[in-house]
Amino acid sequence: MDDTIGIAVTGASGRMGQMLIRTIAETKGVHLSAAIERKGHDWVGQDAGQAMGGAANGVVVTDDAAQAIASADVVIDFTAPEATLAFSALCADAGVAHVIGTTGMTDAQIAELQPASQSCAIVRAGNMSLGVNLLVQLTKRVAAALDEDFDIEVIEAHHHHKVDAPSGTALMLGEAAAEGRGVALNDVRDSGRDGITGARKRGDIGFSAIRGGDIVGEHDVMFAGPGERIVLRHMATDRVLFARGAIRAAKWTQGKAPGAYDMMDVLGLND
Ligand SMILES: NC(=O)c1ccc[n+]([C@@H]2O[C@H](COP(=O)([O-])OP(=O)(O)OC[C@H]3O[C@@H](n4cnc5c(N)ncnc54)[C@H](O)[C@@H]3O)[C@@H](O)[C@H]2O)c1
Ligand SMILES: O=C(O)C1=N[C@H](C(=O)O)CCC1
Repeated sequence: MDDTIGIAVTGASGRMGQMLIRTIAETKGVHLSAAIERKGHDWVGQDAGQAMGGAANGVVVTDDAAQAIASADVVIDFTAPEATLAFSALCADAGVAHVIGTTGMTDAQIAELQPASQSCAIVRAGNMSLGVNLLVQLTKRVAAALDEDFDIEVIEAHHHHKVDAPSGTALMLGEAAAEGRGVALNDVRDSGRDGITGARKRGDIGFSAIRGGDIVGEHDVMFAGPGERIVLRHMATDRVLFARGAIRAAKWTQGKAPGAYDMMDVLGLND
């Protein structure tokens, strides 16, 4: 009987799912209680360790998410928006904490998570790394210190498989910049420029997305002013940092009251 924290990983075969399974095995105080994949996936029924090309780890990949979640202490979920909403309902029913790394959720989908946060602790963040969460705070401070003579641009780069843009991290940085300026991001957001766009509007926050190769995740926040530019940068070189952050969040949820939390809460970075 393992009395460490039991973590169920959704999207077990995904880039983050596999990284989480490996990192959980190396982390004290936690164990993999379930590896979940969608119905029809060829990993279902196989040992998760062997499906990943390594040694057996004794956890058979399941498509019975309800049962796997009900017997876990916490769920770590890096999948896709519709899947995350379905897992959220199951976590709420079971009263099991839900750590969400999935990005690309619309405002309406994020609002749909709210009822579940009455029944379980939810930690959701577009980026689980300490470095990015520090960068979010720096961005807010710099934006608050500069006026609209400085144009703010968020530039991000990711691998060619990524399906959403701007990245969840870019949106966190854009939100922080808008908050620093005292405006709503939705009022000043400028993404996807193409063609005769007209001159840049003063006060807008621009987003540009590069997709290519195996780039893990890179983010610049540029403050371009008259005669000078400030650039704040984060470069992720290994997905393990997202997995470590998510496992730290999973541990943090134990004993927490139901509610909606983020990595600032987990890392104790709220000002
Ligand atoms: N917050 C962070 O720190 C962070 C870091 C890395 C990735 N991400 C996000 O995590 C998500 C996954 O990234 P990835 O690179 O691992 O993607 P991936 O495509 O490699 O894996 C996605 C997994 O989700 C599963 N899945 C997809 N749709 C599903 C559905 N409808 N039902 C059940 N399972 C479903 C797939 O089978 C797969 O196993 C993305 O949204 C990505 O942006 C967040
Ligand atoms: O690989 C991805 O996909 C990543 N997604 C997150 C985002 O959208 O910001 C974090 C970085 C990696």
